[in-house]
Amino acid sequence: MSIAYAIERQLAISAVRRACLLTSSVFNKLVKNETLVKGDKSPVTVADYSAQAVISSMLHRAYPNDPIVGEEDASDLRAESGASLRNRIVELANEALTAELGIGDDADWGIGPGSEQNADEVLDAIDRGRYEGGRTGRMWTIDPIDGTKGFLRGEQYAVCLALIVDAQVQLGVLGCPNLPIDWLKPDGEKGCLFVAVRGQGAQQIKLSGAESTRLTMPPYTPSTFNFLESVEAAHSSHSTISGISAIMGLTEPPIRMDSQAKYGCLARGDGGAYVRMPTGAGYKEKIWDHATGSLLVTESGGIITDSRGLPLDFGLGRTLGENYGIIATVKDAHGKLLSAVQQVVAKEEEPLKSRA
Ligand SMILES: Nc1ncnc2c1ncn2[C@@H]1O[C@H](COP(=O)(O)OS(=O)(=O)O)[C@@H](OP(=O)(O)O)[C@H]1O
Ligand SMILES: [Mg+2]
Ligand SMILES: [Mg+2]
Ligand SMILES: [Mg+2]
Repeated sequence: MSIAYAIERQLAISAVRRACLLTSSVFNKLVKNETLVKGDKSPVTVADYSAQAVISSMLHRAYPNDPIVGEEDASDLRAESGASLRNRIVELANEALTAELGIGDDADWGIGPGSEQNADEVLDAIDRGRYEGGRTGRMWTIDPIDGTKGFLRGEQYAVCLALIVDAQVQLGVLGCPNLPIDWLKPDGEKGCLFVAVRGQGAQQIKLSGAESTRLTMPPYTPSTFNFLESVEAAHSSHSTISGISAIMGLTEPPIRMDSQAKYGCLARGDGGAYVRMPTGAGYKEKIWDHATGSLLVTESGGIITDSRGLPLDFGLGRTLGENYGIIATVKDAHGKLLSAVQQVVAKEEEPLKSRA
């Protein structure tokens, strides 16, 4: 009997690994004019674009009919003003696609020496990420660099890829080049891949090779329980998390970290919970920011819901729609955490209600 999604899993690991090598090497060479500011004021670098091109090209060669929901699109690069960025992105994507890695599971996906693409092919690969998403069928979602601000600071970021089938995440791979393999050895080897397949568990694999460990969240222990939270206070409310911590009687300070690396750290027990609470009305979470992480949570013994206790809905398009906030933790802590979150939210809403 064949194992479900075995080929997709191998392909996803291979694509994320190549994209990670690209992003790590770009970081060391990144120059100021290689970053753009998008319409929503967020940064995007040559590494984001070229990593999306690499992953999208590899997916397309293996599964030409699978649609892709990717964070980036190539419109700014097609303009005449984008020429120098475009050339750099084509060069970087080709370097990553043609590199010989020599790692066991990097099978032949039609890439390697001689598989260069021209500029149009690279831009088209980026633009294949424009799919609108939806409730039925297979689709991949790519966040080529999650935590671009963390990447630019030389801190945590993640290359994220997930396969969604009929609105359920079936496979997820997260590459975290700057994350220590062992949280307790911050100066030790860095570079982790986190991999989950629905019903098959979650693993951490070294970015440098094949060595893998199975991930299981530790049980809820109030004396050591801590939160993983965003670095950017504009992305997730820090004060809400300190309120939740007080209600639960916790004493450990939160760990602040950019990107879905938080989900990897949750799955392996470096932190007890990942809570993300909106800071302003109107922002809708994107599916590529949570698809891989949500499967890592459930496959390592956790539960993930929004702040009302509802499951995350990956079938509504490019965003999570009306899902409000993210609450992810080990099974035996989820009920307590959700109740604390709801108490804090009710308290935060009191002054607004009395003013109305
Ligand atoms: N206003 C607002 N609210 C919530 N989330 C937002 C907001 N603006 C952006 N984003 C998304 O945050 C993604 C980075 O999330 P992080 O958890 O890494 O945040 S943080 O940078 O650690 O603070 C970031 O992902 P990347 O763009 O891939 O870096 C965005 O998709
Ligand atoms: Mg971005
Ligand atoms: Mg992101
Ligand atoms: Mg991104």
